[in-house]
Amino acid sequence: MEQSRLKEPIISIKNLYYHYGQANVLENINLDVKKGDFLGLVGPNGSGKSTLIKCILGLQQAQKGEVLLFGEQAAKFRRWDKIGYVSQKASSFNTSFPATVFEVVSMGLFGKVGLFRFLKREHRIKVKEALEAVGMDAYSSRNIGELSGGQQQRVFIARALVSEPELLILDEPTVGVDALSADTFYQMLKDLHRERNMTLLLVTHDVGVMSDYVTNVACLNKTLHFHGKTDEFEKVSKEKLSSFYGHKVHVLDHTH
Ligand SMILES: Nc1ncnc2c1ncn2[C@@H]1O[C@H](COP(=O)(O)OP(=O)(O)OP(=O)(O)O)[C@@H](O)[C@H]1O
Repeated sequence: MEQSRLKEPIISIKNLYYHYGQANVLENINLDVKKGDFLGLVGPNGSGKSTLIKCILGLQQAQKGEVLLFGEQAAKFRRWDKIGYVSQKASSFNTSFPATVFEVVSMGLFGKVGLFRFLKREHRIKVKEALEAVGMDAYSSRNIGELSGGQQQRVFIARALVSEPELLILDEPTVGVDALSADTFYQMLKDLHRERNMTLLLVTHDVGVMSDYVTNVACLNKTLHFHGKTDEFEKVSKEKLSSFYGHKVHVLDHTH
């Protein structure tokens, strides 16, 4: 019994369909994310990535099919401490809010300890460790509004990390971040994945760059056009990729 639970996927999506009114957005999605996977979910604008994430997080109910989180139906799932979620920065947080980096990360512990001024020593240590993990420890007492977009995004990841989730979901975390910073950012995710054996689901437009970092790739455009290991993805021809995207795609090689 325990053995079979260990092998259970962290996310299991079966035969999922979603439509807004008459518009079919997701069709026949079948996808498993296993413990320790670092999955890159890619697709053009409007391909259904955010809708799929909302279905995974139980924020939207698919009309057909099912999503299991840690073996439980997403709609009934309550162990949110097991999941960290970082949405696109702009929509997730008002950065003019007068809070320090330390306080923002402490908010990730709210569910456990109430207001951050009552944090115990052990919780302060957790906040410090989360900030170290994203390379932002030195900015602890700075106001969140004073940081660059990329730095703020790191802080939001620390906020998601502080409760030590087993699964971290990131929805386009590098939007508005320059290419060089995005690269360092992906490297940081790769390190987190390796050092903490964390399961990661990264939604991104960066089809070329992300394949240097992830272990698995899922290409979505209403339905899944590809789902497999990164090395299999790299063998997919550029023509096939371009037809899926509806325009030419430049897949960068490792020398870039
Ligand atoms: N609340 C809504 N009501 C009606 N249609 C919607 C709604 N939200 C999204 N859509 C439509 O569903 C489709 C998929 O949207 P979704 O946001 O899931 O795509 P996406 O892949 O995340 O896009 P992007 O990369 O641009 O963020 C789009 O055609 C969009 O216009």
